Amino acid sequence: MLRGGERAYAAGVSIASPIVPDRDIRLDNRFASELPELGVAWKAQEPVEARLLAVDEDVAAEVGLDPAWLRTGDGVRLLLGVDVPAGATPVAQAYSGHQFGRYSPRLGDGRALLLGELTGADGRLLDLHLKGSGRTPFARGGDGLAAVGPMLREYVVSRAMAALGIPTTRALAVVATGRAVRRETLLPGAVLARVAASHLRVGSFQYARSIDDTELLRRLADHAIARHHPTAAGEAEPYAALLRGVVEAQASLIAKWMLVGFVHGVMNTDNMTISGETIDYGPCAFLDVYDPATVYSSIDEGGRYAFGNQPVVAQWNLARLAEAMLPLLHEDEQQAVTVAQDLLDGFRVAFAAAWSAGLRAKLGRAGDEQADPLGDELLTLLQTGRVDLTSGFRALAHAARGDTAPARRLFSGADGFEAWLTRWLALAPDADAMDRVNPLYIPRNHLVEEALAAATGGDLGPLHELVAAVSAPYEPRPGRERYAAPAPEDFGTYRTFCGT
Ligand SMILES: Nc1ncnc2c1ncn2[C@@H]1O[C@H](COP(=O)(O)OP(=O)(O)OP(=O)(O)O)[C@@H](O)[C@H]1O
Ligand SMILES: [Mg+2]
Repeated sequence: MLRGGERAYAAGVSIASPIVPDRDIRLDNRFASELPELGVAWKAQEPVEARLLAVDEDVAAEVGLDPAWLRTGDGVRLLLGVDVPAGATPVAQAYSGHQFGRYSPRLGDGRALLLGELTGADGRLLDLHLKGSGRTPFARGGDGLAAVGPMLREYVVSRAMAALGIPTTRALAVVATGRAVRRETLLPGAVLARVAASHLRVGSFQYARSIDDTELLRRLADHAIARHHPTAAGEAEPYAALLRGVVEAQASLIAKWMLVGFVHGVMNTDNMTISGETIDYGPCAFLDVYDPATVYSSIDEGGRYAFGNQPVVAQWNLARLAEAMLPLLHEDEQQAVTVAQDLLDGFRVAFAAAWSAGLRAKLGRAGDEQADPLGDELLTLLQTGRVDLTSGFRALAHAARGDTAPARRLFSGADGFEAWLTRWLALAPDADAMDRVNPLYIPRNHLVEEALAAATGGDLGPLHELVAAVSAPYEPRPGRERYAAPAPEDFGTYRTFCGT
């Protein structure tokens, strides 16, 4: 049962509206009770004047929350974390992290809270977590807040990722707080409510290791096994099996990112999950022109997190996880290192398999090894011809149906495309299958910026239009042509900022 009065903060809900009676919402505290060393009990900050900006009704349904109730005053107070069900124990989670290669022993939720765990439709526990809910003991110099624009960026991009079939933490809702947030200028503040398989990060293991408590490390690993890799529990070496599970989940995830041109932008070890879900949509963006050297984040000066580096960085991060887990892998450190090295080598193999399978499917030749050289050559053509990745694959499906004009136009700057096209068409690619895996609508950078700028100014129309387009990414819809088009020339070089 939720505490709190019948305050009606939600947009469109007046005080006089009938409020759906309190629900029996159950928030478990599995993390807080099993791993008390990794959480500090904390409370979310009261809003100045709350206004619900967006709710993902699919996510709400997945965790058994009634979207209509979430829009009521009591629902919004749950989404802000200011009223939680009796028995819930919100905590700020502790974690460490390598940020741009430099180790910070104590990061943690500086502006976030784990409210507790909900139960998903399939019986799995899912975290309900907030971002922007005020300073915590981990805030260091930060203000504990988040601005409307970046929280809505997470909302729209994570939603697009889910629609693309890419494992991701999910945005349940964004609530404006009525509080001004100082970044370069004053911006409206917001809280993001997020649902995820968990918020265990590589950095969580680094933290447990850094305080040199092997018993805690083991409890953390057991918690991770129970929630994410339950089959590991039955294996002879459960912790090695856990590490293998994480390596495989991340290899599959990064391949999926690469296949749609997603650039995460801040792949620090605190932004990599144990579940294999994408987390932290800070400076992320999507490629338009295909170029592995692409970097969008303004603070990534060395290009560490460039598009093409993502698999290497993922493996580097997993090596940090393996280091943290060494005491669990073998009592003899040298032997533990050998076990870890073996498992880490599995990344390359798993990534290559996931990537080739995905690229074959994108080429309309699922399962066909013969398509592999054509896939490699196509990447070169995309790059030399400066072709928009997303439009490129959709144009190829047209070509597979007999209309080669759009592909010829797009690849006009790529020497060798004609010969490539002839060879590929000779394999009789399946155009319909291509259209089921190659999205037409992605959250293109210029559209995201346009929607966030409008929302920051109070107009949510463009955001909802964009969400509608990217939520059904494969099916062409009349009237949505601009959502399928690359950025206009005058949009210029795109830069994203970490000042979230
Ligand atoms: N405004 C802020 N106030 C306090 N701490 C902050 C603030 N912004 C970021 N931090 C902290 O800095 C670290 C790195 O932030 P980062 O942007 O990677 O994560 P985040 O966006 O806050 O959250 P998440 O990774 O959960 O999506 C985290 O420990 C985060 O809590
Ligand atoms: Mg983060």
